[in-house]
Amino acid sequence: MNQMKETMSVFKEVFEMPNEYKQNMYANDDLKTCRKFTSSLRYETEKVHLWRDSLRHPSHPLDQWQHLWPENPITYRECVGDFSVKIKELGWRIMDLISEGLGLQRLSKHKDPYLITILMQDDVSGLQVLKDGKWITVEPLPGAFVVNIGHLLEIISKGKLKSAEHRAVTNSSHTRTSAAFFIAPLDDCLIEPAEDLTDENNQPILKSFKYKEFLKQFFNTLGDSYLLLKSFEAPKN
Ligand SMILES: O=C(O)CCC(=O)C(=O)O
Ligand SMILES: [Fe+2]
Repeated sequence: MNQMKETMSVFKEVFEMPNEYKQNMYANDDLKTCRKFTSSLRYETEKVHLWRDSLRHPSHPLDQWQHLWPENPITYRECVGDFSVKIKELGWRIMDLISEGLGLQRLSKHKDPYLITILMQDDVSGLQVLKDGKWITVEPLPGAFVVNIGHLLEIISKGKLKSAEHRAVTNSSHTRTSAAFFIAPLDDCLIEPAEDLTDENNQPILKSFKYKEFLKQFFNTLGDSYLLLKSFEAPKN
């Protein structure tokens, strides 16, 4: 609240500076990044003039622009700089909420379409697995990999090995980096449920398919496991 008031008064002050100073510092020149103008950016050609003065400048990254901002009032650069960092964070928080509201995540629910995945995460959490209808965060452990059973291994093992549905979510304050290493068959490799295993896990009966067909369907069905398996069901006799 205080910071809002403080910044607002700095903005007011900048327009109260003597005219000569304003004219010199921020001539309304297309090449200047920091511009002070009356009405719109096209005063000469506009049909109607707007009753306003504006000051416009880029803000981020600060070290690229801040030195081009107004020198006066003396507190302008620091005050507006601090404030613009907060506003940027607020902007991203709002974006996160909008994205959540629209049902968008950073990486939506899926099973990896491979054999296994070896995942390396930094220390920012974001990976979640679906267990009994609930999303559970897989907290990063220093020096540890997450090993995910892929969809192919679930198919081959007739469901003895379960491929966890997972997703990765964002947060508003820390950048997260992960590196996923996928262990996958060759494109033309033939995949089928292992004959030696029993059908005890209620898996759909699948025909053999080439790995590359599976991968293509995975992307066509946008990771929807049900639709994906549907296209590889064995014809019913
Ligand atoms: O970023 C992560 O932790 C998950 C990445 C992932 O699931 C994937 O690339 O398949
Ligand atoms: Fe994944």
